[in-house]
Amino acid sequence: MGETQTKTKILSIENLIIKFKLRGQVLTAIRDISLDLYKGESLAIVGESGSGKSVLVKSIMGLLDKNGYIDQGKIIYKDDDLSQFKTEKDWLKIRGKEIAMVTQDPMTSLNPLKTIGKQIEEAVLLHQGLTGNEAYEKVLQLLRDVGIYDVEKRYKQYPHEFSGGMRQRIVIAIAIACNPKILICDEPTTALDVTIQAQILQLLKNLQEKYLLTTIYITHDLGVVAKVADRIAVMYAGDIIEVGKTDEIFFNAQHPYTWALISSLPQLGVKGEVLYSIKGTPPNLFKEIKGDAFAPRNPYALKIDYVERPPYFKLSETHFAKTWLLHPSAPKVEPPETLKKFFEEGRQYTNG
Ligand SMILES: Nc1ncnc2c1ncn2[C@@H]1O[C@H](COP(=O)(O)OP(=O)(O)OP(=O)(O)O)[C@@H](O)[C@H]1O
Repeated sequence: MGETQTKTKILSIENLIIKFKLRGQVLTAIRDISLDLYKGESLAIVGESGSGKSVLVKSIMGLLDKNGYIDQGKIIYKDDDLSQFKTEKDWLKIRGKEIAMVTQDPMTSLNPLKTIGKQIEEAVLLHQGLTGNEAYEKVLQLLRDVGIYDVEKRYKQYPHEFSGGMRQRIVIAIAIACNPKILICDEPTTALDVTIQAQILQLLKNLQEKYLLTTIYITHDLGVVAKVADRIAVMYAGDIIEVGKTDEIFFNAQHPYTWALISSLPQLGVKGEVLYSIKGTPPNLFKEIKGDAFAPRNPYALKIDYVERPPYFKLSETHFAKTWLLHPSAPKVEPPETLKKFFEEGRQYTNG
């Protein structure tokens, strides 16, 4: 669990609201999110299915579905506000070159009819203006960088000749081919078995250093990000309800929803038993949400939770949580006992 290396902002999301039109109705998928990304860091965005992780990162790359739109807010990258981009031509300046993405299923991003060498080369040619032999050499270098051996032979092979883990390495090679500044990894290891998962995460970590990348991981699995993230943003119903350094989230979480996420980690449960689970379902995003979106599922909900949306309460320079439980006049609420023990042990470990 590393430290955030530098504090230079590379991307700033300001009060972003994203909506979708669907059969005459409007769904609000991102509900006023602000988030800064710092150069060189690795940020994980965690939350259950439907919380808005994919929509958020798609908006950064201009890949929102046709029925989706930015209703309000800004996405500042360098001198541009990406939320104002209207055409594909605008996005081609950014997509791939500045911000690249690795998705969960490499088979959908690879063309089954082309050799992997050609596919990586296309990315190199598109963005780097290298000539024939230089481009070929660059592809071989990229293959080596992502841990593929026997590169001249592998260059000529087709996607189906590779295992799932190897295909994911190729997709990563394509993503870094244009030297992007930001790499978004959308559930990069979900489709892989545990050993391969660990290898791919380690590879991404190594590449981050070698290529000076800033990375965003999106995942529903808090366990995966513990090993790779400097910071974690927890999403619930289109909002970031808690954000902090990895240690702050793991060992000093303040939002009951984050408690539930941590409780479901396999290393915490007693043989599959969930320590603290939350009943109910997330809110209907077609309806206007009053107060705290988590209130109906929160066993510690206060009256105000049903009336007013909580602001961020500051816990440290890097740790913020949106829950009224942190208001000075709220009753003191402790996390469930086993979780408290886990926090205490974790804090000792991180301090020592
Ligand atoms: N094209 C669309 N039209 C209507 N609603 C959409 C569209 N795309 C996403 N949504 C809605 O936006 C919300 C956020 O979806 P999103 O895919 O970002 O969730 P997620 O956290 O990435 O979930 P998952 O882990 O399942 O991918 C969901 O309620 C989803 O149904």
